[in-house]
Amino acid sequence: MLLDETPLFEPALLHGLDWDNNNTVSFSPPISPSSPGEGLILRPLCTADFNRGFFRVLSQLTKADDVTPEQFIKKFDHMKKTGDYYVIVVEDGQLGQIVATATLITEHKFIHSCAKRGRVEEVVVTDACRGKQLGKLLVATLTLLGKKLDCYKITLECAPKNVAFYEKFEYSTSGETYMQCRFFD
Ligand SMILES: CC(=O)SCCNC(=O)CCNC(=O)[C@H](O)C(C)(C)COP(=O)(O)OP(=O)(O)OC[C@H]1O[C@@H](n2cnc3c(N)ncnc32)[C@H](O)[C@@H]1OP(=O)(O)O
Repeated sequence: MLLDETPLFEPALLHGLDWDNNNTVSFSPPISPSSPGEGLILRPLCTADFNRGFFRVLSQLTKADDVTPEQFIKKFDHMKKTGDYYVIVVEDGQLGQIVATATLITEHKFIHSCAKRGRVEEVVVTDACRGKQLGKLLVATLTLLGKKLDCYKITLECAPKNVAFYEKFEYSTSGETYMQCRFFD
């Protein structure tokens, strides 16, 4: 079993975002994907994050506590191979711990001239670090990334209490109803 630092996707994609000219959300104090705050690093997920508390952070959103390293590596390899998964993490470099994560998935379509649609999923900031703009940084970063990857739109599903948070990034409710058929928790 090999947990290593190989990134899920090319890190230059994050640092090549034209943050200064395209980011529409304000940050005070100013932070960015390249400078997310003192001691913090924003980067693509790697398998070594398994031992840096990646699942402890995900568990603050939903059930995510029973994955073995082998299962994690297998899923990671699948995601990397498809090239459609952009899982980003914020690491506290001093603690060597993941403190926040979010995912952008690109979905391929025949409609809209064979366009791609983006989905933002699993946005979580560990409870001790909430209120420090990290959630905002993650969503702003993935929204810009989706635009750079030529997604014609980005969608997400969230609890009613989080609607105001996503409205900051110009996400809006469209009048469509979210439906699901759930097979297990
Ligand atoms: C698509 C999905 O993944 S939906 C799932 C969302 N995740 C969760 O519910 C998991 C638990 N919650 C969290 O992890 C966090 O509270 C998050 C991700 C919702 C917000 O992250 P934080 O780092 O605490 O937010 P951050 O400090 O960046 O807040 C930014 C701004 O949003 C506001 N804000 C934060 N949370 C919320 C909220 N739930 N509703 C409305 N506004 C909010 C803040 O007041 C702040 O406003 P300002 O910029 O005007 O000062």
